[in-house]
Amino acid sequence: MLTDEFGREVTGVRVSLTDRCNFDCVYCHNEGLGDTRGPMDPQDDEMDTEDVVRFLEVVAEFGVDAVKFTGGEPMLRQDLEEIIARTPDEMEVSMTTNGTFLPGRADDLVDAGLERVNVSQDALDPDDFAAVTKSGAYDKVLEGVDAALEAGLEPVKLNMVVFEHTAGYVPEMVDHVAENDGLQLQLIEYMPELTGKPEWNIEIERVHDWLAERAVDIEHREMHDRRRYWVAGSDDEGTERSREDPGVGMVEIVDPVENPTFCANCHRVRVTHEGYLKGCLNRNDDLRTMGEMTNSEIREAFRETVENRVPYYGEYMIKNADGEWELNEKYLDAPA
Ligand SMILES: Nc1nc2c(ncn2[C@@H]2O[C@H](COP(=O)(O)OP(=O)(O)OP(=O)(O)O)[C@@H](O)[C@H]2O)c(=O)[nH]1
Ligand SMILES: C[S@@+](CC[C@H](N)C(=O)[O-])C[C@H]1O[C@@H](n2cnc3c(N)ncnc32)[C@H](O)[C@@H]1O
Ligand code: SF4
Ligand code: SF4
Repeated sequence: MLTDEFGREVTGVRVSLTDRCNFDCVYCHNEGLGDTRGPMDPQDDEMDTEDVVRFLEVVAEFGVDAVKFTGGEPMLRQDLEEIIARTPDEMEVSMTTNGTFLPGRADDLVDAGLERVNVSQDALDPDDFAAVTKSGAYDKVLEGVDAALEAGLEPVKLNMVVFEHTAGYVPEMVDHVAENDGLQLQLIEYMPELTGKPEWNIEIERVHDWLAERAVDIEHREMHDRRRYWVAGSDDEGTERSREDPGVGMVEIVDPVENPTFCANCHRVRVTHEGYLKGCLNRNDDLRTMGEMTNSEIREAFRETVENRVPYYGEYMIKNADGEWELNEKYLDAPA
């Protein structure tokens, strides 16, 4: 296992398979790469099947035991089933998707070895959904969630970005996962770093407080020190419940913004669709090429990426005397 200078072991990789997408979500950070708009056909700049598989085989040598496929929309890749089937057996395989292509493909993905799926769903009303995603595919997303459940991918995590447009929908989404077996909710704090629009931020602590008040159980996850709440639906509020009871749903909060604890517990290296390693989601100045992607080039680049990884909040960005975050000057001229 490789460990960075800050004692963070790298146990997982997040592989962006494409930056193409059939949605145009107003908040999209595209895993740190900017715009997803553009042609939907396969692009030459994407890592091919062999590159992705070779990369996974090499990092498995370093003890990496989990891969998350993401994008853009990873299901636009027609070789996704093959990539998953050829992923080293010792790796847990998960995917984050907008869900629209799961109907008709979920079974094949599971047969290939997919173990978990997160489906992005920001609202429970087609018009609200369309306003955020710029897509009318709401019904397809619901069908996608059902297809994933039927294919045995339970629990399916629904990803919801909490920001100005969606904050009001949180209570109904919490009820939705409490009332429907097999679903969990992941509330993701809106990250303004890569999208601009800081005015869309909401105070995520208020969501924590609201959930803590209603929760029948609370847990801290090792990964990123994330908090998980088990919450009863509003119809059952006030009745004695435990986390295993029907009518109780799990809600996890992902709150990376200005959160040094989150970064101190970050164990994942990212790979862009073009095959660049990336030590931190929030940075684009630390991209590292893997050259022609031979085994030795991948090995070397992966080692260097881990050696140079830096927690974003609390180290790369530090607070100045006025309490504002600013770039730590020791990284001003640092090599990537
Ligand atoms: N800044 C930052 N944001 C993250 C990180 N991990 C997840 N996020 C945010 O959470 C979003 C959803 O994460 P997912 O791709 O669904 O996966 P996950 O929740 O991290 O992982 P699992 O719980 O293993 O499914 C990401 O696209 C980011 O917006 C991280 O390491 N750093
Ligand atoms: C970039 S998308 C890629 C995978 C897939 N297209 C999807 O939407 O699930 C991965 C996740 O990032 C989340 N996300 C995108 N932009 C974000 C932002 N600015 N802040 C927080 N989360 C964001 C999305 O909601 C989604 O759950
Ligand atoms: S579906 Fe995912 S990749 Fe596509 S625009 Fe929305 S968040 Fe971005
Ligand atoms: S260092 Fe922090 S901001 Fe960067 S990827 Fe890890 S958790 Fe996210």
